[in-house]
Amino acid sequence: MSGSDQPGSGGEKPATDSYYAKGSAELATESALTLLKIQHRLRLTKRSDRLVIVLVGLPGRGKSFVARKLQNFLTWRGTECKVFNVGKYRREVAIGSCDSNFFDSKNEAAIEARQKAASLAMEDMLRWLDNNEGSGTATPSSGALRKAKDRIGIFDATNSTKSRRNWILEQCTCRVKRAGKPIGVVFVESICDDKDLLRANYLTKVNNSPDYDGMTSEEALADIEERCRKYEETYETLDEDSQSYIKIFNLSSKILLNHIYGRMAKSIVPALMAWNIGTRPVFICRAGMTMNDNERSMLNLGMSRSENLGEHGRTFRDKLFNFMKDECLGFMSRRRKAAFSPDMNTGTSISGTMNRGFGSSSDLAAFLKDEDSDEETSILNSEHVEEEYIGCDGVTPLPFPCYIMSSTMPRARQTVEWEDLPYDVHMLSNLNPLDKGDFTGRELEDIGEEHPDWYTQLVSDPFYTRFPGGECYGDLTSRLESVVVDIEQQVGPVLVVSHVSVLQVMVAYFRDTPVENCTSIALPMNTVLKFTPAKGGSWQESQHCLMPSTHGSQSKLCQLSDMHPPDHTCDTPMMQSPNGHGPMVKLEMSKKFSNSPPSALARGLTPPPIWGDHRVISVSDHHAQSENADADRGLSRRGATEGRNTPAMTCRDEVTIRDSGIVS
Ligand SMILES: Nc1ncnc2c1ncn2[C@@H]1O[C@H](COP(=O)(O)OP(=O)(O)OP(=O)(O)O)[C@@H](O)[C@H]1O
Ligand SMILES: O=P(O)(O)OC[C@H]1O[C@](O)(CO)[C@@H](O)[C@@H]1O
Repeated sequence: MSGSDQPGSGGEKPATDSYYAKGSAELATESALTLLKIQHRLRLTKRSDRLVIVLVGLPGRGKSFVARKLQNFLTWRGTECKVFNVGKYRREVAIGSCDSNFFDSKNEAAIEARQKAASLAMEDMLRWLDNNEGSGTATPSSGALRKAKDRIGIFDATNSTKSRRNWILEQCTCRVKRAGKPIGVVFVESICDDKDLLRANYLTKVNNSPDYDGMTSEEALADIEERCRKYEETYETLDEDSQSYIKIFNLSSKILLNHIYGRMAKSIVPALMAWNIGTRPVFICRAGMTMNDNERSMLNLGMSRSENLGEHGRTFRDKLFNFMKDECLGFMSRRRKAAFSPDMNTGTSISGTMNRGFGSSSDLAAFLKDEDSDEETSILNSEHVEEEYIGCDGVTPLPFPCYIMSSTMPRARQTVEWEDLPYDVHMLSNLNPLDKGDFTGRELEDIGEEHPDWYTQLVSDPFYTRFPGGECYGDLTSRLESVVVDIEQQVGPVLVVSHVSVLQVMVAYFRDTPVENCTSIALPMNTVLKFTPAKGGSWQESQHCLMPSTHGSQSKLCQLSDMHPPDHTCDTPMMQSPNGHGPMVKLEMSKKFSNSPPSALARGLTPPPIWGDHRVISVSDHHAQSENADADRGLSRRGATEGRNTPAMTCRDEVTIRDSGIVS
């Protein structure tokens, strides 16, 4: 190309016909103006591994809900995150009652107490942010993959005036006091003006907050409404152009971002947009068993990733269909009844909420698949309502509504291939099994013999040890982030079919347990885990065993963090959980491994590994016993309350693992 042919060289004018397809081909230039803009953005994205998220909003606007969801999400993603709730400090410093008078802007003594509470919370938060103790550090043994973690403090109070927010900025970013300890500050304001929603929120608060202990519901409601009026007198919304803020209006119907460029700040936006306060079940299960699972286990063969479902797997697929149908139709029916019957506390129903920011009655009727919403009584009275959900071909009726996600592995996809029903299955490689790189298809015990050093590292740090040329568990959180956000966003039932390693990481999210410990989470085959949202933002869990395992030992339900299951349910060696709870379960080693020359195992690296999709290792009686014992201790069995007090699970049995109530 000659000089004069170069775009922008002043020669012949470049062809303009492709301008709208490709844009200008002229090389980008920087003027003083663009430099200024870039520099400004640079200032806003200053590298800092410390961030403070400051909640802003009147009482009952979901600030603590958002704080908890953020903490769960950010901790799961590998950040250290802690909520500092000023209300908790206020209850400690306030002398006497904290009724609505305490929040009067003319009450000097109370103002002082409120500021003291905020200062104490701020001091604790800064101390925690500055302290590196407990934060992960680079260790040679973990192949330097484990790096120091980012820390995020969440400052949960109304923070309802500009002067309060300027004080927070001063405390966190003062050049003198905070020299060498940079912190980014992002404000997140929740705005809600829907009267019915607010009344429901206040009721939740009244029933759960210690502020209203000893008051009747009527007294408490009147008090919280009066508290809000007092706050409203001085409330100032976020509008300072120089600050970084996110404003959420009426449950994310609108989101406004200002100066959200920082690496951590911008990463919370999709999650903030996804969270909703509705309910819907999320089901997760492992792909059904493949053709050769039994034969392979006998012949000691590895597994190919592209195997199809075997007979046992197809039976599971059919049982899964029936289970999902019952669950999803039951859920839709309960939802419809709840929507049409007036709420006992707020007096609202679909008819009451129409045309007030929630869309029209026809929108809601369509959402609930009931075009004749006038016939509320017939719907309320009928046990079974014939539904019509249309498949992705646009014509075929589906028996139940469900948002289905599967990995791209044939066995996962086939687990939800139900008699040619055109369910729109979202196949995502994000849900594919942990990539074991050079070790794909090989048994851990063989690898342990051939690569004892790598194996030793895996045993000591199963979460961060990367398979050569492949992934480690830590990598899975990155590729699962968008999946988790997608699930959070759904307003109807969700089913995820994937594989043990991926589901272990996902379950850690729903359980809000340390993701680094997820490698010891048990995921029995042929079992569906169901997660349902609790009002406070956490998830309630139950497990549903749809059929027995073929491997002699029945899949038992067990407490994830503590147990190593008898079935092939984990992807890495089992180890004592770092927080110390739960016994290290001993497994009998396979013959081949126990005859091997001194290796990782002989050097004390017990117990021997179980590898998710690979050969089954037999389990000692000791293990089976301790598993039962712990299952009895750790689980609240619905069966037991119904008089079935047997520790062994039957198929299609149900166990509630955790009932997380409202935290406020
Ligand atoms: N974005 C939102 N907008 C409105 N309400 C929400 C939102 N998110 C959650 N909620 C609901 O708000 C209710 C009250 O939540 P929460 O206790 O978190 O409020 P709060 O703002 O922290 O109140 P307070 O300031 O009195 O402590 C909950 O029942 C929750 O379901
Ligand atoms: O000090 P501020 O900003 O008013 O916020 C603290 C208050 O926020 C609340 O969470 C809102 O009611 C109170 O429990 C707490 O005392």
